Amino acid sequence: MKIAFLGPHASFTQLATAQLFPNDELLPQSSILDCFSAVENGDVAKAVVPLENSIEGTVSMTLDYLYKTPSIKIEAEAVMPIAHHLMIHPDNSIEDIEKIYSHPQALAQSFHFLDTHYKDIPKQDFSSTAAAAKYVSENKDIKIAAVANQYAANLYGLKIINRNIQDFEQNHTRFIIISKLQNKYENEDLQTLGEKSGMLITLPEDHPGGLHQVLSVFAWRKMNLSKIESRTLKTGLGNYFFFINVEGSWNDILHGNALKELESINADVDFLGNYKEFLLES
Ligand SMILES: O=C(O)C(=O)C[C@]1(C(=O)O)C=C[C@@H](O)C=C1
Repeated sequence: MKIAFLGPHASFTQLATAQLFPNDELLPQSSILDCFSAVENGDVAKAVVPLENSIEGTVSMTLDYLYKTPSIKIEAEAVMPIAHHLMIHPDNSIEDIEKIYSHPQALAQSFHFLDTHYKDIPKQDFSSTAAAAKYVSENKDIKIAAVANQYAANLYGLKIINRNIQDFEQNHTRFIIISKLQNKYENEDLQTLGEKSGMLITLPEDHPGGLHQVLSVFAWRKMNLSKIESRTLKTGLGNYFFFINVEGSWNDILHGNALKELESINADVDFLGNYKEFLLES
């Protein structure tokens, strides 16, 4: 089976994908959009993309494409510990650094470290941590550093000058497996953390208590929400959709008529799946 992931090789997403799909063909993509397109066009069966980080929050691009591509659903979530290192070309030295490159999530997760130790050095966004590391390895004449992981340092032959630069010891990223198959991914070799249902909810118009009505559908049924995120619909200020995770299975929701009640308040519900959350190694 072909599985797309946000690449290139040695991105955090690849480390997650390799644990989820040890026996499949992994195809690196250069953006989250390309991962969604590969699934949408049927070029691959599934893709793995980041959804959320414990320091920096939601990866908004992933939420936006989940919203824009209703045929794509979630098969599983997987949580992985994240450690960032600052690395340079082995022929350069620490004093030479003129720019630091990385994925915006990685730069944000290490913001205080970089601001304290490399305050005047400009930081520049890259499509992934591994793409930044690869670029550093291919351009020894420009004095640049990358924030990336240990595997990227090994693969691209870079020298680590600062280790574990993330601003909080607890740093985890949650990845999702996306596909059009409406499957539930299973893996007995990985530790399961729980089961949840995911949905995108849009309210018909902005009115007082609209979100309260949605939340009360779950509250009075004693269904626990593990995540709620609002994201702009891009149709004007103040217009949002909501990504909601409810603990438990979709059957609980159907059985308790929660869906019917959501429909009765004219909420538009796009069900993303009923799936398990797995724990990965770093
Ligand atoms: O840049 C990478 O290596 C990625 O896989 C992307 C990504 C993200 O978007 O959150 C994944 C994990 C880390 O949080 C940092 C970056």
